[in-house]
Amino acid sequence: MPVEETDTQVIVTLPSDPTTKVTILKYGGTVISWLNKGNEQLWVSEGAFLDGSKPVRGGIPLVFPIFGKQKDESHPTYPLPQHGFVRNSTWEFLGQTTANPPTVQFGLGPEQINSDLLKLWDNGSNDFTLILTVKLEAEKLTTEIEVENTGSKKFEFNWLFHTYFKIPDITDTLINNLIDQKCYDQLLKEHYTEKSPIISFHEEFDRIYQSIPLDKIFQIIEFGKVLINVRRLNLPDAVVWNPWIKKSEATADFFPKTGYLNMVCVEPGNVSSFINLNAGEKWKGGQELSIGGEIKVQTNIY
Ligand SMILES: O=P(O)(O)OC[C@H]1O[C@H](O)[C@H](O)[C@@H](O)[C@@H]1O
Repeated sequence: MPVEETDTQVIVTLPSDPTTKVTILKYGGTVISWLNKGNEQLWVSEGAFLDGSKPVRGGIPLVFPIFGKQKDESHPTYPLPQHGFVRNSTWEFLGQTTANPPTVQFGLGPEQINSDLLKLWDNGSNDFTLILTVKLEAEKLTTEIEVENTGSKKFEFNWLFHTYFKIPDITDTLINNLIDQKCYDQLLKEHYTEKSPIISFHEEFDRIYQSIPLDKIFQIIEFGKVLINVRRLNLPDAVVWNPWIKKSEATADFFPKTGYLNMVCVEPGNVSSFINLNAGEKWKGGQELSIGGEIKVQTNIY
């Protein structure tokens, strides 16, 4: 069966290879597993709650309509919890749209969101439909989101795919093609231009790279081997995050505490500015994750 639905999740299997599959939890519309030829590509904490009591710590949580916590008290997203309300709402499975490559869709609207949470965004006055599309191919997973403003007034929002990749060892991991990109360092609380030709990790890392040309593909590399390529579709920003030792210890659902060694988040999004959506308008964004291939150096310097 290429698409299998249970009460809580949907499992999509590649018809040509039963060891390639993706599992999506209806709660949060969260992709919680991507097996490529039997190898897991996403990191999920062993302490993650998968019962709908808390956003999933790992996989691909969805962030809308605010990334992080809004600091501007006058903005309609100010009262919302960190990362908004769709990662902790239960999405509706809409079915399969194409058989090959297998593609499934999930939908979310105000009626599926806890009313106390919804009220925190402009008194619940925004009407919207979100459609999440998940497409599985050999060596490739694509997740796309469409946001439609079905109400009668405009609203502003952020979107982000908070993708947790599973890696053998963060201390051997590099990410390329971010040189010369503007970033906001969430730890230093400073804006600067990234000057590392390749990013490496030796402490907590939390940077929002901003307005990066869409033709830049980030590669997660280990010992000269490309593990994953991250391509963005209409998403100008990317957050790169690793909590390292202290933050992992302080995060209750992060387990094992040494798990930071085996994960890195590379999160395509539109978070350094808001997307403005007028009544009746639609917006789309996505990420395309693919495995392996050659190292591509996309810099202006070398
Ligand atoms: O703990 P969460 O709300 O899931 O957030 C986890 C992380 O998300 C993003 O990567 C942010 O840049 C981090 O600052 C934050 O710690």
